[in-house]
Amino acid sequence: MSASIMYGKVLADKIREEIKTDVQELVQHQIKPKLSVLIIGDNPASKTYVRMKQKACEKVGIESDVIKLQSDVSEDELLKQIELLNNDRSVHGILVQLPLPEHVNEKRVLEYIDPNKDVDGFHPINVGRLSIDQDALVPCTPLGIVALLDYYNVSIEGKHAVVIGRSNIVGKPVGQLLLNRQATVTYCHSKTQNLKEITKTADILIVAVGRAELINEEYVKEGAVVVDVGNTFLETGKVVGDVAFDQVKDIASQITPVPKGVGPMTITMLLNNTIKAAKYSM
Ligand SMILES: Nc1nc2c(c(=O)[nH]1)N[C@@H](CN(C=O)c1ccc(C(=O)N[C@@H](CCC(=O)O)C(=O)O)cc1)CN2
Repeated sequence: MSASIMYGKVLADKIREEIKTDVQELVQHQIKPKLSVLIIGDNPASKTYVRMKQKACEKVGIESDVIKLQSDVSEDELLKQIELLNNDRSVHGILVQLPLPEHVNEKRVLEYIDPNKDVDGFHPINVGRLSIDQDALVPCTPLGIVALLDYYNVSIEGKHAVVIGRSNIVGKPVGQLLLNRQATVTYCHSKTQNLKEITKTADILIVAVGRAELINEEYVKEGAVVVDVGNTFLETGKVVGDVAFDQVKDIASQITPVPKGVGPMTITMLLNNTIKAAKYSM
């Protein structure tokens, strides 16, 4: 039997409608939610994602501005820009599009953002709050994944969730969110031995490694729920995930596609986090 497909777009559209109402309510309280995005250099994928973020903001009525810096910008100049945004009361959300050029210390930059404006949820204070299940700004893709699982009635409590990938953007925080929801969580990564043996025990398999179609049906238990976070652009222009969709769909019970699976949820959760940050300013 073929898996049912968990489209992110459907839920994203629904949440974006709700966000429009949130924006109107904030405006009634004289707060016009605003997101500032810093982009450094010319990475084509980053430029695409930033454009998508701007467009999404516009559609729901969130104001946005994009600050473009040259790829050889100094770290100090970047920090100066962040400081201006930290001190600007009209700005509620700040994000620095990743990846950064190699000469810039990512940790130092992300730590410089005011934690209450950190709509990516990458600041150590937000990471710490998430780890002790306190209110926090939480990274967008993990939030989107859990919202998608809830929307498609995937029960999380007591389930074995295997996360392949340990990035600060997706792998680690999604595992933490699932743990907070009472799943038993196993992290796998490039040094994991017997990967297949572990993934084959997953009730929920989250794949976030950035390697095109790495995971095929041999890695998946019959009836598992599979979430594909990959987004690799092939030379043909096609975007593919980390999961070989056509092979895995016949063994999984539910699966996200790429595109239109997790991707649209990432930007939707960014809008949500911007609203949340704007409410912090009330
Ligand atoms: N500061 C951040 N940098 C990066 C993040 C992030 O959350 N914050 N995540 C990724 C890139 N990203 C957002 O920035 C992102 C990736 C993919 C998608 C998406 O919607 N993908 C589509 C396919 C792409 C397309 O059709 O053009 C999909 O899966 O349907 C949105 C956002 C790294 N950097």
